[in-house]
Amino acid sequence: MVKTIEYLDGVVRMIDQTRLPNETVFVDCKTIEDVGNAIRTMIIRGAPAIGVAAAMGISLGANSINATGYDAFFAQLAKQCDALGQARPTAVNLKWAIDRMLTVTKAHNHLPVAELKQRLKQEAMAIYHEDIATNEKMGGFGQSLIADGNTILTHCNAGALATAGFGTALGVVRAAVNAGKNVRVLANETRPFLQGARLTAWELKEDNIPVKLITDNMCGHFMRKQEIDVVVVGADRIAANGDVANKIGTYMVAVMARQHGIPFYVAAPISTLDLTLASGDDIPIEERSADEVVTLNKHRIAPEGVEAAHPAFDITPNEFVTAIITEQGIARPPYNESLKALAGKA
Ligand SMILES: CSC[C@H]1O[C@H](OP(=O)(O)O)[C@H](O)[C@@H]1O
Repeated sequence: MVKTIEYLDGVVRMIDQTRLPNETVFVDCKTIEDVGNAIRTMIIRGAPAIGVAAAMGISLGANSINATGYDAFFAQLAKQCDALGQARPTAVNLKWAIDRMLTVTKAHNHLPVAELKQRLKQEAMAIYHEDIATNEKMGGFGQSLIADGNTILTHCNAGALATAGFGTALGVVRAAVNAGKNVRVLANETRPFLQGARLTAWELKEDNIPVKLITDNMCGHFMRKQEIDVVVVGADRIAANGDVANKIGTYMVAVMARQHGIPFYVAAPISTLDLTLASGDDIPIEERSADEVVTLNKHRIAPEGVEAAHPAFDITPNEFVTAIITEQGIARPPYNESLKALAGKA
C-alpha cells in the first residue's frame, strides 16, 4: 500500500488523491500554506489524514518562523494555525491536530525556539504513528463484528488514504481479512467526488480484497435482495449523543440499513469525537463548489446555468447507528454515556 503522507527533510509529501486511480502522482508541500491548499482542494482528504497533514504542516510553518523569542514565535504560529483551520470545516480532526500542536508549544515555552521546532516535528510524527496504531487497534475491535463470508457495504473512502495508514472502516475490513475471514466489499461510488470508485476500489484491489463497485442508488436494491450483511463507514465528526457527520449519502444508507435490519457500524478514532457538541445539529456541514456536481473529470454533465447543491457531508442521527467502533473499544447506545467512557480511556 502506497504511503498516504510522509514527512521527509523539510517536505511533506502526499499522494495526490484527485489523480487516483489513473495516475499515481505525489505532491511535495514545502509550506504550511501548501498543506492548507492540499487539504482544501482534497489532494489529501479523510478526517484522520487531514489531522496528520495539519500537524506536519504546522511543523513546516514553525520551521519557517524566524522569531527567536517565544512570544513572537507563538504569535506567528498561532496566526498560521488560524489560517490552516479554515481549510475545511467538518472534520474535527483538523481542529484536534491544531489544538494538540499548540498545546505542545505552550507546554514547552521554556525551550529555545530551535529546540521547540524540533519538538513540534516530533509531535507531528507521533500523531502520524499513533494514527496507524489507532487504526490497527480499531480494526481489531471492529472485526469481531464481522462474520466469515460477510458482504460489507462501504460508503466513500475511510481507508489508508483517509488516514496515515490501514484505515478506519477499511481497517475493519483489513482486520477481518487478517483474522482469516472471507469477506467481500460492495463499495458505493460516492458521488460527486467518487471516493468509493476512485479510492476504495483502488485500495482494495491493491490489497487483493474482493470489491465490487456499485452506484450509490443501487445499495437499497442489494439490501432488499439480502446481499448486504453489514455496513461499515467512517466519520468526520461525532457529537456527544452519537450523531455522526460523514460523507453525503451516509444518512440515506443508514436509513435503508435500518429498514432492512442490517447493522450500521461507524469506525472512527477518539480524535473524531467532538463531545463539546450535544448533537449533530451543531456540526458544520461543508458546502463545496457546485462545479464538483455538474462536471465529471472536468467534463460538464449538466446544462450551463443549472444550479447545483453540494453539501459534502450529512448527519446520521444516532438512532440509526448500531455501534461506534473506536481504538478504545466499541460504543453502543446510549452514546452519551458510552462515548464519554471510551474517550476517558484515551
Ligand atoms: C476515515 S474518515 C474518512 C471520511 O472522510 C471523507 O470525507 P472527505 O473525503 O470529503 O474528506 C468521508 O466522509 C469519509 O468517511
